[in-house]
This record gives sequence, C-alpha cells and structure tokens, in this order.
Amino acid sequence: MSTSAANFSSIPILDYSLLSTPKPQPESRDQFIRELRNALINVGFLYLKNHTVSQDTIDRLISYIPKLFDLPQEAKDNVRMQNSEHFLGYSRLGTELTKGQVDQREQWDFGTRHKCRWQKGDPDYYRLWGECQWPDETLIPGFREAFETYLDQVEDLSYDFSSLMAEAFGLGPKGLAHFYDTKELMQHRGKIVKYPVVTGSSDQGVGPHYDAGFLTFLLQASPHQGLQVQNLSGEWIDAPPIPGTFVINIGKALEFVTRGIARATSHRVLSPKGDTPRYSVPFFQNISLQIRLADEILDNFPPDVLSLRDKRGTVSATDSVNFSEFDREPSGRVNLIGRVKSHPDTAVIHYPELYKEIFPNGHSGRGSAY
Ligand SMILES: O=C(O)CCC(=O)C(=O)O
Ligand SMILES: [Fe+2]
Repeated sequence: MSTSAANFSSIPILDYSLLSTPKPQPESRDQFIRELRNALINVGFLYLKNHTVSQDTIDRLISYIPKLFDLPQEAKDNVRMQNSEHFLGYSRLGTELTKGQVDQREQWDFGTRHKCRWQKGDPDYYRLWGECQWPDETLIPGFREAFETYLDQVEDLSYDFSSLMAEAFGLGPKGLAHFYDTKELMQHRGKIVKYPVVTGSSDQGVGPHYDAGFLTFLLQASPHQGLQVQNLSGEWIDAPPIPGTFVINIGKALEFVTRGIARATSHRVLSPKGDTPRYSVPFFQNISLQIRLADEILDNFPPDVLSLRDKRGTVSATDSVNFSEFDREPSGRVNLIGRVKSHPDTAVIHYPELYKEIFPNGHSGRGSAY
C-alpha cells in the first residue's frame, strides 16, 4: 500500500470561482472537479474560497457571537438543550467528554427552519428534527434573523457542493441526490461554539472525532489556531483559519456509502492560547432520516476514481471510534444514538428507553461528544 498521497501535510484550498467567473470555462471546471476528487479521496478536508455565502452575512453573524455567549447565564439556561427533544439549545461549558476527557467548550445548537413531523407510531428518530430554541429576542435583537439568513445560504451551498462532489466521484451531478428528502422535509444543524482560554492541564477543546453525515461546513469565526486534522500516519496537521474560506470535511456516512473512497477524517480542536476565546460555527449537512446506508452502497465508480483510491491505500485506524452503526441502522437512528451519547442529560428526559439501552448503569454526568 502506498500512503504517500494520503500522508498530507496541509489541507488543499479550492477556488469556487473556477466554476463561475467571468464565464465558466470547461478547463476551469475540470480543474475544480479534479482538485475536489483528490481532496475527497486523499484528505477528507479542504478549504473553499470565493464561495457563495455573502461576506456581509458572515460578518453580521460574527458580530453577534461574543454577545450570544455574554448573555446572562439565566437567559442561556432558559433555552438549555435539556428542554428539547430535538437536542437543540444551549449547553454549558464542560458537559461533553471525548475519549474520556472533558471538552472545554460552550455551545449553542440550532438548525435550519423545520417543523417536527413526528406523529404517534413513527420511529423515535423522527423527533430528532424540529423547532429551535432561540434566546430572548429583546436581549439580542436581530440575532435570529442573522443566523437564519446565514443557515439558508450555507444550506444552498451545501446542496450545490454535494452535486459537485457526485460529479467528482464520476456519478453525474445527481449521483447523490437520493440521499436527501425534499428541502422542506430536511433539517440541517448549525452550531455556534466558544472555546475559552483554559488554565488547567488539559487543552482539549474537543477531542478526536468524526462527523456523522456527508458534509460539514466550518466557519472559523476568530483568528485562532486550534483545529487539527489527522493524516493516515496519525500526525496532526494544523488547519488554521483562512479569512474568506470555509473548511469543508467529509463525515462517516459518506465514507460508509462510498466504501471508503471518500475519507472521513479524524479531527480535534486544541484550546486557544493567549487571552481571547476561539469561536467557530460548524454546519452539519444531514441526509434523509429514514435512509439505511447499508442498502444504498455506491458501487458504480469509474476506473480513474478507483485507481486513486488504490493509490491511496486503505484507511487505517485512527483515534476516533464514533458512528459505527451505519451498517445496520437508518441514518436517523445512528444520529439519535450519537446525540444520546453526547447529551445523556437531555436523552434521559426525552428518550428514556434508548437511554437505558445505551447506559444500562446510568452515565457519569457528562456525555461523550459524538
Ligand atoms: O470548532 C471547530 O473548529 C471544529 C468543531 C468540530 O469539529 C465539531 O463540532 O464537529
Ligand atoms: Fe467535527
């Protein structure tokens, strides 16, 4: 097995304007698709510059982030995640564990606009998607509108990107479309995260993990280092903030349905050094809740894609272990299990049966992130 291509030492930067300006040229498009194919197979991470989410929308969102965390503790606790069967809301610092260690981050989970469609008799995991809990509008006027506008734009980008990704895999632009329901039936998750400066011995912002779905779009919302990505030989590679870009990465679901052609890459965040917190905004693009990935394995890849995979070699074990249930469960249930593990305090209230299955002896008081 050759691992030279896979032992990346930096994250590729792709230029979305190759697809659009001033007039799309076939060679530029081919270049973009080729670079995308390489990034998907060999790295699992990339930066995207000159994308379609407006800088004004991003700047407006970023201006709200410190205020969101500086709200009075009571205002934050009023909309705590424990209130929500959708696991949407506010989580205090230090409520998650990854690999047995406390993650040093405070966060807000929101989602794209959605009305919960669960009805009696439907599977439990239909309850996973639903209405957000927003902080009191009078305390942070305009925030909700600013974040919803942002989420709408990232959602549009995420579908366009998925279609490009299908092209890069040689499956044609609609090659991944059947993994999503119609837009109204889908909800995608957007988090706003604060990593405080820490004084103790651990610098774990969030420990090594995979993301669950197909695609994550990460906005690094302050100029701090901290995000790191693990290459095939286990080295941690820095992914520093680059203004005007998103960091895009592949999740376990896509790795699973492509039988490892696309890489889900383990990543982590180290707590910031210095005296200001690091902020980030990950957008997790979901796939349909009811799809069972084991029934949908993609196997019609063209030879050039397969040969890139062969050159890369197999993906060896990494420090991350989450989301192993895609081989048998519908995607919604895999996600629900992930949420029960990461937020047991919320799960014990809204999903007591599943909670008992996963934690027959109760839990430590903290959840494992992912
Ligand atoms: O905050 C970051 O930069 C990354 C966060 C992350 O990987 C996650 O929440 O899944
Ligand atoms: Fe992640």
